[in-house]
Amino acid sequence: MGHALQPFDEDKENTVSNPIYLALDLPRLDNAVALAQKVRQHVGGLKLGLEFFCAHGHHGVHEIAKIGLPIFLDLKLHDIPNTVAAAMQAIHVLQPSIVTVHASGGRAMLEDAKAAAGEHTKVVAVTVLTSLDDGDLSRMGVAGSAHDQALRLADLAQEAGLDGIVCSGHEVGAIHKRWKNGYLVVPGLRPAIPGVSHGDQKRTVTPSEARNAGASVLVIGRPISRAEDPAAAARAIEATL
Ligand SMILES: O=C(O)c1cc(=O)[nH]c(=O)n1[C@@H]1O[C@H](COP(=O)(O)O)[C@@H](O)[C@H]1O
Repeated sequence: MGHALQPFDEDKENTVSNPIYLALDLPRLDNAVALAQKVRQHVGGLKLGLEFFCAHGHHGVHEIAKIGLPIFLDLKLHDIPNTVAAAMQAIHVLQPSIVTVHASGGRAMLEDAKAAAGEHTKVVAVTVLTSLDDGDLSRMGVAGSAHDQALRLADLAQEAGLDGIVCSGHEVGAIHKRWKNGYLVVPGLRPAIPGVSHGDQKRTVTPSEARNAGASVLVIGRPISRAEDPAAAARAIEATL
C-alpha cells in the first residue's frame, strides 16, 4: 500500500513557510531517505527528479513521502500533448505538490498537461535551464538572450493557464513583475560562501537574492547534499532568508 501524499498549505502570496525544496539527486533510495531525514526540519519540501524516478519509480516516491514533506516531482515532461497528458494522468495517484513540464513543448502541450493534472498539483513550466547561457541558446538557434527567452516562455506558460514557471534567479524579478501570483520556482542557487562550486550551473544567484526577487520556491541540491553536515548547511541557508 502506498502512503498518501498530502498537498501542502500555502499563504495567499504563493509562498510556503520554508521555501527550500531539497533536490534529492542521489542514485540510491536508502541514501536519499537518510539525507531527507537529516534535513527534514530545515526544508519545506523534497524534489525528486528524473534520475530518482527512473531508478525507483512510484515505489520510491511513496518511500520518500513517508518523511511527511510535500513532494515536487521534477520530470520535465516534453513531448506531444497527448503523451504528456497521459504521463500526467499516470502520476495522478502520487498526488505530487508540484510537477514540471518544459515550456518549449508549446501552448497545446502546456494546456493539456494542466488539464490532466490533479487539482492539488501545481504544474510549472521550465523556461530556460539554469545550466544554459546566451552562447548555448545561440548555438541552439535561439536568437536573443536567455533572459528574454525566459520571459517569453513565462508569458506562454501564463497564457496556457499554468500555475507558474521554473527560471533562474537572473530572471525571477522581471517575471514576478509580469505575473504577480505566479508560482515561481528557482534552482541554480549557490550560497555566498568563498570557493563554493557552481558545477554545471551557469545562471546562479544566492538563495536570499532569489527569495527577495520574488521566488516562491528555492530548489537546492548539492550545496546541501554534498556538504559535510547537510543539516547545518540547510540551516545556514534558511537563516539567510
Ligand atoms: O526543474 C528544475 O528543478 C531545474 C531546472 C533548471 O533550470 N535547473 C536546475 O538545476 N533544475 C534542478 O534543480 C536542481 C539543482 O541542483 P543543484 O545544482 O545541485 O543545487 C537539480 O535537481 C536540477 O535538476
